[in-house]
Amino acid sequence: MAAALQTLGGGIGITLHWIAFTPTIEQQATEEQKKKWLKLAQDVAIVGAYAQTEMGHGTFVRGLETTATYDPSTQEFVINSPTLTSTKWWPGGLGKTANHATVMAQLYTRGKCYGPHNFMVQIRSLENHQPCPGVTLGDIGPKMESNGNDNGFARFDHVRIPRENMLMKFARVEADGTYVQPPSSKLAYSNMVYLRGTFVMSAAQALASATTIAVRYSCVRRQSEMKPGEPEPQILEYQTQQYKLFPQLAAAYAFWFASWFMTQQHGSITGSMEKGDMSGLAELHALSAGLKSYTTAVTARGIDVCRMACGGHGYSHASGLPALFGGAAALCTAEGENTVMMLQTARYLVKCFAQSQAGKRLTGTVAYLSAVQPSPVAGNRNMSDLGTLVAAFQHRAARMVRHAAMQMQGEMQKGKAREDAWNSCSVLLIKAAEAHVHSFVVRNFAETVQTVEVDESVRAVLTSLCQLYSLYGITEHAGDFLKDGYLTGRDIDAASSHLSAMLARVRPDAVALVDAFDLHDKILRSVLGRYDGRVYEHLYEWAKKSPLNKSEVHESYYKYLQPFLKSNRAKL
Ligand SMILES: CC/C=C\C/C=C\C/C=C\C/C=C\C=C\C(=O)SCCNC(=O)CCNC(=O)[C@H](O)C(C)(C)COP(=O)(O)OP(=O)(O)OC[C@H]1O[C@@H](n2cnc3c(N)ncnc32)[C@H](O)[C@@H]1OP(=O)(O)O
Ligand SMILES: Cc1cc2nc3c(=O)[nH]c(=O)nc-3n(C[C@H](O)[C@H](O)[C@H](O)COP(=O)(O)OP(=O)(O)OC[C@H]3O[C@@H](n4cnc5c(N)ncnc54)[C@H](O)[C@@H]3O)c2cc1C
Repeated sequence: MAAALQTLGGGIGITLHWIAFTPTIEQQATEEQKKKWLKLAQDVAIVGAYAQTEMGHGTFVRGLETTATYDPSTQEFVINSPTLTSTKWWPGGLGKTANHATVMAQLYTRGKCYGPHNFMVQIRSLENHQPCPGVTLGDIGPKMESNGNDNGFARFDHVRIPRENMLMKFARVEADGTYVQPPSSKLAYSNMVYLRGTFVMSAAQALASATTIAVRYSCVRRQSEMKPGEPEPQILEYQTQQYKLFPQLAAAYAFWFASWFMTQQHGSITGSMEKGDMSGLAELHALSAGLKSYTTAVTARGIDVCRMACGGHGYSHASGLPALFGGAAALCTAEGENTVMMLQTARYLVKCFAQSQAGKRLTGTVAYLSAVQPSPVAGNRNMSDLGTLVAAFQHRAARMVRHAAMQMQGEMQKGKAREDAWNSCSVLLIKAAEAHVHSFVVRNFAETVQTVEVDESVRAVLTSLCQLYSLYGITEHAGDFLKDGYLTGRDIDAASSHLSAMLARVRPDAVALVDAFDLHDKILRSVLGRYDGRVYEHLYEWAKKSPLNKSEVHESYYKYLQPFLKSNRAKL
């Protein structure tokens, strides 16, 4: 059923029912409330949207304007959209599909505001799908991509819901209007942490799709002359084509492994939180925010590199690459705009750095911040050794975190307020956080290829891919590694040479590495990436199905071109 709805396309958006609405019930409803709604959601007996973002606020959740005011006389919450900008705007499925929504609203009881909380609101009749009384719904109009999804708007005109419709696993409002605090005010945000974690896998899968399409096509496409008189070579034989595609292929594997770690961490930390141990929440938030931001940004850029590497046919929707790019671009904005998310990671790093300065031993993904030597140890390094490469990335990140934090401390010592010092150092902070996440991805990639249960021939290929990913990162960000002399110019030259060698080493396995993603043609939806490689025949068939080809002479000729040509000829 869900698959059928999924393929319905135009106007039916059930993705958010699965990835946001249902998980919100799982994570924020009491056991009693789960009995009422969870099975209905899992069986798609109701269809839901996750309605948090408003026309005026998406990033700043504490600034949301929708209100949920408790009325003890009727034991109901009154949901209201007080302003135009409080209109819920963007939620997937909200426009035409969903008949329920979890609505994030400012909770008021006994005249006091307790901040954003989630409420279950029925928005359409289960009989005729008409909007419920007091609810105004609609689609927000065409977007860059994903136009099969009805991202919608919703307004609430004093809509009354039972007290029990507040999702009360963490915070509660008693019948008399007493507010009961949650263990942490940020638990209301827990589903966003979960969803950001899933975006890491979405990014990996998107980059895997794009590299599958581009690598396969680069084996079919022959172009130009590498040597006079010789047959046109596969374009994948050009080193520049390998330099475009193989770092993206390596990143797809790196992000795939990072998403494994993210999933494991989310499960372990939320398991501890179920037992009341909140100690891991800050690290989980910082890691999910940073990984979401980093992987989606690299993926969007990487998909466009793959698109360009396919020449003109890459620009055609037949390639599947423009749609992939549009989807990946959405991942950079949705579920926490990338800059804002990376700043959240930076906030955590600055805090950890201060703790390390005060003598605390750091653990988890920031442990390296206390272990890395501040003074660079220059020297001839073995730039093909994974341990050396991981250490270089950790040194770079530690140096940049220290630099940004010290810069901020300096600004405050000059008398700047903390918030002003933060803002004036935020570009440094973003770069430091990106370096931190990059070092995590490299370390996790290296640890995975060294421990994953595969036969040694596969481990050798994965190790080459990890070296390629790391060497590409060092050469692309050489200045960061040279700045304090930790790496020398000779090290960077060695890294470039090893990178060229890795491109040649990965070439024979490139098709096998993309086939290993096991992405069916029905998922790839790409003429260029077809498993059977019959690109040209299917490109022609695809073009013939273009709506413009329904008639030999298009109606626009008679309407516009013919009179225009006639009048021009008459003037000759
Ligand atoms: C190829 C792809 C194919 C297809 C894809 C195509 C289309 C689909 C694409 C996307 C659609 C799918 C889903 C989209 C869903 C959505 O977008 S849902 C809405 C998402 N919205 C957000 O994410 C909002 C982002 N904003 C926030 O999270 C917060 O406002 C904030 C920016 C974090 C700021 O919060 P706040 O002001 O309250 O906090 P701070 O003052 O900054 O920090 C205070 C302390 O709180 C800690 N904190 C913050 N958030 C969390 C959290 N979630 N968990 C735990 N702790 C948190 C923060 O670290 C501070 O701690 P301290 O330093 O110790 O004080
Ligand atoms: C395809 C798609 C699907 C979506 N689905 C849903 C959904 O199902 N449910 C839902 O509730 N929402 C959904 N959203 C909305 C999405 O969550 C928001 O658009 C997103 O959180 C960004 O918020 P914003 O639009 O307010 O951006 P803004 O924050 O207005 O971003 C504009 C600029 O301001 C900058 N900025 C903002 N705050 C800061 C800061 N503190 N420091 C530095 N710079 C800052 C940003 O970096 C950015 O450059 C969806 C959006 C898209 C594109």
